[in-house]
Amino acid sequence: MAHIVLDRVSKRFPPTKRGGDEIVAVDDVSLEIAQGEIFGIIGYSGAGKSTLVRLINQLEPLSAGSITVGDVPISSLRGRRLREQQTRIGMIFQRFNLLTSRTVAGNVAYPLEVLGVPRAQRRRRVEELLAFVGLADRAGAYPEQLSGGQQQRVGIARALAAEPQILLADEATSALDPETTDEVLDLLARVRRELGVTIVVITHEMDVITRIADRVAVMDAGRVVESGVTYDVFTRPQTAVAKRFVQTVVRALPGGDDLARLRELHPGRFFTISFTDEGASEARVLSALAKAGVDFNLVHGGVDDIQGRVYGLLTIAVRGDAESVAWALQGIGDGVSIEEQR
Ligand SMILES: Nc1ncnc2c1ncn2[C@@H]1O[C@H](COP(=O)(O)OP(=O)(O)OP(=O)(O)O)[C@@H](O)[C@H]1O
Repeated sequence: MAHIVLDRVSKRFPPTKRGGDEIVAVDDVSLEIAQGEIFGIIGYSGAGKSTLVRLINQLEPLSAGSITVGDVPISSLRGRRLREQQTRIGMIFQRFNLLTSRTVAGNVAYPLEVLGVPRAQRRRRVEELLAFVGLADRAGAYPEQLSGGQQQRVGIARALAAEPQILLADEATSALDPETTDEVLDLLARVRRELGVTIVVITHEMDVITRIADRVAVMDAGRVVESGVTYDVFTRPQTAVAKRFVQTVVRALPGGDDLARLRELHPGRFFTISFTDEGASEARVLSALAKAGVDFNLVHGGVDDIQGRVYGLLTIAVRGDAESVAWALQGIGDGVSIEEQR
């Protein structure tokens, strides 16, 4: 079931200098994000990701189109009704944005104070939230006394305070080291699993997407140029932009200098064999080649994990006459795609 629907959404900003051009930050974007899904948005700096997310919670008004959350046409609400709906959307940020003068508990309580939740109820809820994010023992600490990962967990507790149905995460792990990134991603996965919250993640970290996003949209110059199940987009990217992103996490084909260096080391013809988990396995590919009796070396690539599924991209150097090479490649069987690197 669709939870967030963007229908032909655009956002234009007035020119930043006199006589300049209007800035089209988001350009005619339509997207449907399902209930309880973790949806990733990727794109280069300036592609419009942050603006798109700020449109979902209406921190910015749209220039065109409409956005519906659940059955609420949020983009046509104003005033009190809009603010009410905005409390149903939590947000977390790269720099955590905690109030430094308030304790951990005070930060988490803040949105509840704004909503006028009575003190006793507030206290219970804060306790519950801090237990959920694993910080029950740090209620009285100040943000600066916490690690980055702990601060982001406070950010998540605060974002969840008003029991939102949606959580927007804008580069939420980009300021964290790999270990604390893991912690925060595990927590986000739990937020979805245990609370059923729909999560929209924007990030330039591709491994964040391959680990937690069910689906992903690729933005370029304000437009969504590609979207789909994360595994599909990462194993079969269609656009140049998506291909470049994918190469940062999925073992890229050897290019340029790398390829020349490999050729010096390994005589023979180079072939790249790619496969998904439905098609083949590394073991099957390598044992088929070995069985065919050709002389080959695995020179590049390997197997990657995307959303817990396997994707293989193996480049081999093969020596032998044309016929035996063709025979060996044929012997690998179905479910792989083979491309010669010339
Ligand atoms: N308030 C604003 N006024 C004018 N232009 C803006 C405003 N906010 C964003 N823009 C412009 O809109 C475009 C998209 O910006 P946005 O921040 O959404 O991109 P992004 O993909 O999130 O990039 P980053 O990863 O750097 O945050 C950029 O050209 C940016 O300069």
